[in-house]
Amino acid sequence: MGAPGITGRTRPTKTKKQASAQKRKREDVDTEKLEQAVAELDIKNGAHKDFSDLPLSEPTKQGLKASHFSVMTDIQSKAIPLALKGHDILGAAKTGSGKTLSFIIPVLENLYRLQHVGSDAGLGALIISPTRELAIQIFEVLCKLGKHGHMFAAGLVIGGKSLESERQALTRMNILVGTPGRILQHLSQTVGFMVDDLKMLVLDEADRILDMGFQRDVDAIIEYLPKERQTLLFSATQSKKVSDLARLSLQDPEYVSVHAEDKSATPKTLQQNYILCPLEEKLDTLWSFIQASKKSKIVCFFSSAKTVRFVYESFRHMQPGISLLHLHGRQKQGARLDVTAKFAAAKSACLFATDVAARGLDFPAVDFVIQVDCPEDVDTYIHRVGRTARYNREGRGILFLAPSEEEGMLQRLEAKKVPVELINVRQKKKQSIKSQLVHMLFKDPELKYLAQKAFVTYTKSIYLQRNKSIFNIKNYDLEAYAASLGLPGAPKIKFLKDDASKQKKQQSRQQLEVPESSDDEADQLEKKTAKPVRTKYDRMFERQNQDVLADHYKKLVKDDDDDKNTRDEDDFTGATGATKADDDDFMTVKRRIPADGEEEDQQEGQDEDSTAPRGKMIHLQGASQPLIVDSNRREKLLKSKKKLLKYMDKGRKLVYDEDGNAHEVYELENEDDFRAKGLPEEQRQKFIEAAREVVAQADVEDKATAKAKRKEKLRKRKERERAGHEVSDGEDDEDGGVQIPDTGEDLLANFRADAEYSDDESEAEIVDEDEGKNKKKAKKWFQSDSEDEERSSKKRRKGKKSNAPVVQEPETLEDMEALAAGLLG
Ligand SMILES: Nc1ncnc2c1ncn2[C@@H]1O[C@H](COP(=O)(O)OP(=O)(O)OP(=O)(O)O)[C@@H](O)[C@H]1O
Repeated sequence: MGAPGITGRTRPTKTKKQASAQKRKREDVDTEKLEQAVAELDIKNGAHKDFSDLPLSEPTKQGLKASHFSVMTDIQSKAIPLALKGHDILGAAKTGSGKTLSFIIPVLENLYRLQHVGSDAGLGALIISPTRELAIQIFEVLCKLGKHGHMFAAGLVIGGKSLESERQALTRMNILVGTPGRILQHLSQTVGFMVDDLKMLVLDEADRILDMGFQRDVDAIIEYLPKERQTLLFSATQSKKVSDLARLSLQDPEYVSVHAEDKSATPKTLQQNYILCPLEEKLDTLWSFIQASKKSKIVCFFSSAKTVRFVYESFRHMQPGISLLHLHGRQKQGARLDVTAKFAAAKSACLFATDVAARGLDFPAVDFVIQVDCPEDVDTYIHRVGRTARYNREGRGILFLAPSEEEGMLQRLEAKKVPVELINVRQKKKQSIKSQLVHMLFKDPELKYLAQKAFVTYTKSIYLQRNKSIFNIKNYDLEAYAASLGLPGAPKIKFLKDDASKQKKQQSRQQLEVPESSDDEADQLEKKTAKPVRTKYDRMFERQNQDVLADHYKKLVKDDDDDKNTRDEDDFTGATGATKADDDDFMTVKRRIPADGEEEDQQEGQDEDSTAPRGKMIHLQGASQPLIVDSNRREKLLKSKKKLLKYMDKGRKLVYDEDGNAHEVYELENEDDFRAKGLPEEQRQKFIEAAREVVAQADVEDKATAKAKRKEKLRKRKERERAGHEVSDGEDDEDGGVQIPDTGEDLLANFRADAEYSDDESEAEIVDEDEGKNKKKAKKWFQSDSEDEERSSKKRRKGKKSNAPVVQEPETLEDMEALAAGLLG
């Protein structure tokens, strides 16, 4: 099979039919025999168990042998014979059951028998996948199977690469794998990319590709394709919507649903559990789980890229002892590929991902799939959990459910035949990482910003969920959730209620429904809706609602306002244009009330209509002027003691003379008296002289005191020496603390011994940095009580050991005896 990248040529002079007739002639015997065998293939009895039972070409047989595929899976044994005979197929089978080969083998075989090969033949098969990663994976399987003698030119178009280089190769492709957006881009823009003779269209993860997020692109692609073609649709959660099938113009499709009669919609080898976990305990629970499973390969799913980034960055800082990776649609293509390859190769690792990794990805030997954020529907659950227990291997799925999500989600899972069982987290083995997060966020504003973003995005996604019986924003304790992320308070989110915003809500919901797939196609969409160029600094200042950078931003805006002497909303938001974007959002982050000490006037520009003074006037006790306040909260704030002090008269300092009369600290002398004393310059000189004498006198006294102190110290030292204490020859210890003897030894040796010793224990201890004390770390999740006891007795032994004298490594028998005696003593 040829690789993409061959430079393009003009369209062939001879017709495609002539070309294929020529090829057919060349391999006459082979293809005719195959055609006959396929025509005779019995599709009803389902007796084909091995690939060798099928009439396949020699190159395909070689490819299967090289990959050690011999026995077919259920979906393969049912779908491949039908597809070889040219039927349209709607294939549904559980995750990890081998659907990829079910369409790759027919693609290779059907094109082979037609001898649809060579640059003159044009595109023969188009395989569409919802994500780039899955497209790459399919392409790899295709190359692996096809490289043993097939002559097709195959290509991969997924975006993120130069359009031009793809263009040149495209015109010569026979098989193409890609994502909808990029395929459409080429169909509409690449001259010479011919699909008139397309024989096969394959949609992997068909339900996803056919749903709303890709609807427009897929419909447009279909417009370009010939109606006479074979269409294969595969997914683990197949939709049979008539409207979809009509869109794809399927002809008498065969429904191949191999696991429809099964009790469960998920693999038998998959153990599925859920835990009840309030929102605010998610991170503690996840951290504790990871700590207890450091040798495992884990995929953790979250609902947004922001949450993935925050959890990844914060957990990384805390050094969990297992390699962490993260994957989401906002990463650059190179990084995404890198992460996928690393995780595939890793024996143990923890991958934090959005649903971009939920479908089709075939990571080997994943032990756990943790759904930290509840999936929006059961199909998403099935695809996520399907990253483990693939092809008869074992695996475990754990779903985190907030108490309010439990009933609704369980009902839906049951209705779709997904058996999940409740398990409990052993509370005493759960660690709290809240104080560590607080500390990290305090030190690192970027991390704090990420936490805020994660909070806002999560809240937003819950609010926009369609299924209110599972996701109801009122049921979550958002303050506690913010605190669990290490935030000092929940960023305020304002839910707009007017009609206009409801429409926007509809739009943003649609975008949210395809959060990651749209990332895949985002490049295309972004290009379609040309936006003004925004710099890094524009983006930084857009963070105005997030505390971080907000002050600087507000100062800029305030200056602006001062200049114009106006403080209405338009001016405020218009300053960067960024807040306009916020307004366009369905939900906006409410600006926060300033903390004590912040400028009051910053608030003014933030009110919805502050062109006219609003609110009531209050007279604060001791304040020189009345103040205008527009909210009860601010009034309360102003009346607080601290504020009162700010507005109250500061008072005057007075001194009293011997007769008890009060005077100002600095009083001007009577002018006549002053003149009577002589000329001002003379008086000044006299004053300087007098001051100089006072200073000289004080100097003599200071020196005498210092000398006495030195003598006293010397005396004390000699006394100590006499008493037999070791005294250093060096400088005196000013604090009178313990002196370090200059013995020429490594002074840190003892401390090191301790440190090395405690290193053994380091896994069992975390440092509570706020309190500066070592606290015991919670035990592992699955640790039994006997293990606990063993551990504590070990500690006791070690505790005793630490009192033992530090002895140098024994070299002789005498040394050893001395050491033993010391230890016994
Ligand atoms: N006949 C076979 N013999 C041995 N291994 C197979 C066979 N068919 C597929 N596999 C292996 O099973 C694993 C899962 O296959 P595949 O990725 O095609 O599953 P899938 O059904 O497409 O899963 P998903 O629904 O998650 O996309 C792969 O590692 C693949 O190599």
